[in-house]
Amino acid sequence: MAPRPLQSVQTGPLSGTVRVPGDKSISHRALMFGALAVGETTIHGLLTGEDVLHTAAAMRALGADIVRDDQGVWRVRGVGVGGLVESSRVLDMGNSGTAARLMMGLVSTHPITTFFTGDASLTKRPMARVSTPLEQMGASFVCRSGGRLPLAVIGTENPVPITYRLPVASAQVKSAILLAGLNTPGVTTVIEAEPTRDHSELMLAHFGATVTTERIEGGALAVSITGEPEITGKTVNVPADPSSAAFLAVAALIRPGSDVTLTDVGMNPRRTGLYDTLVEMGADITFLNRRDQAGEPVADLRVRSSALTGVAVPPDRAPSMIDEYPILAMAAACAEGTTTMHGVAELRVKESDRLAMVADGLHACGVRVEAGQDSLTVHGGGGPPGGATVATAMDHRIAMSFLVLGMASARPVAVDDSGFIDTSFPGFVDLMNGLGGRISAPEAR
Ligand SMILES: O=C(O)C1=C[C@@H](OP(=O)(O)O)[C@@H](O)[C@H](O)C1
Ligand SMILES: C=C(OP(=O)(O)O)C(=O)O
Repeated sequence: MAPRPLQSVQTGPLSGTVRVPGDKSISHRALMFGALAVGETTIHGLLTGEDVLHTAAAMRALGADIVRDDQGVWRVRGVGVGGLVESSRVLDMGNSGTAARLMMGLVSTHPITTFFTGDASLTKRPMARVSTPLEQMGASFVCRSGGRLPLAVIGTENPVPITYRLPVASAQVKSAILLAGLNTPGVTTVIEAEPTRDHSELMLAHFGATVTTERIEGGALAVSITGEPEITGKTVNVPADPSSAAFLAVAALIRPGSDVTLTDVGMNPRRTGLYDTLVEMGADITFLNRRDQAGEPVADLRVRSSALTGVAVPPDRAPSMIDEYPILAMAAACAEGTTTMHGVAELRVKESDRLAMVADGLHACGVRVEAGQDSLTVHGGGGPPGGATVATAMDHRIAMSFLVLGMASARPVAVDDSGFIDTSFPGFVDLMNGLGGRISAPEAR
């Protein structure tokens, strides 16, 4: 597809009340678990971003019946745990690491062979972190060099449960193993030194599986699933995605006079590290109407423009805000003083090398920045000069982050391609412009 450049120019105050689209992590899982349940699952507020649509297509190819009704409600008729059928097609997971890795887990303990591929970004990302534990459970893999896509998963008929200690903090790897454990007799356990997002655990329990989390020696968590349960179709209400809300929240903070309310935002504590960090920086965010929605906490966030000050973000916060470092870096560029982020090496293996892309883009916009192997330092003060076209490398979060920076920069900030925003946040530009943003095609000005 042809690249879609966009540019963002400095705006006045932002104001209004909006609901950003549904949570991406929860949407993937609702489709996958619905596809494995007996009976009908009804999903309200599913994210219709391209990443999630790839999961829907793949689950259909493996036997589930998935439709979207006229009201936008998704209905899934599942095959039952163990009931996936072999696909005659290669499953294309597009740009989505979550879709690829969780599905690799699912099919690995079914006696079927499944071929996976993805786009030019996904085929660069490491998959051995998933295939290594799944091999221990009995599956085999034929991968491209470096354990990358395209790859084939030869599922096992006789899976064995494992206890596996995660070498990297990753909810995708944890979930892939738990999903493999779903069709494995006995108890499969994942040990994580740092707590990562627990949407799989919460939703599997909601569907009727037995999932336990126990604190063990050294403070690590042991997450266990008892295999071969019968899970039954349920209703899932998907909260608004805190990772998408982050772009609007930071935009409101950095534009003087802004007052924006974001409704229904998921507030699972394993996802809210960015909001904790912004509050430490001096952000005026009020968490209103805190409530529970189908096992997930949600709140409405009122965000008012604030003078921000740089902070040191501790490394143990990284799993709870792993996708939010690019937008935090933009907030840091608009803050007074220096913000340091440590323990962020995982950013190098996302849709792009996010440490490099953020550092290069900020540098091009006249902001002082240093990227280390595992760290990022942004020097704020004086407001970002802007005036650059930033490369986005097929990465939705890099594109959205720099469009937000442009809203507060002295000169416009352009991005070379905004097309990948649709993977996670369809409607981003219209929502932002509806609040008072000025994002448009460069030639339109
Ligand atoms: O489990 C998930 O839904 C996700 C986990 C994270 O990836 P890692 O597990 O690779 O950290 C995150 O970056 C991704 O956007 C979604
Ligand atoms: C890293 C991300 O997603 P995924 O790993 O699913 O591609 C993201 O959305 O920022």
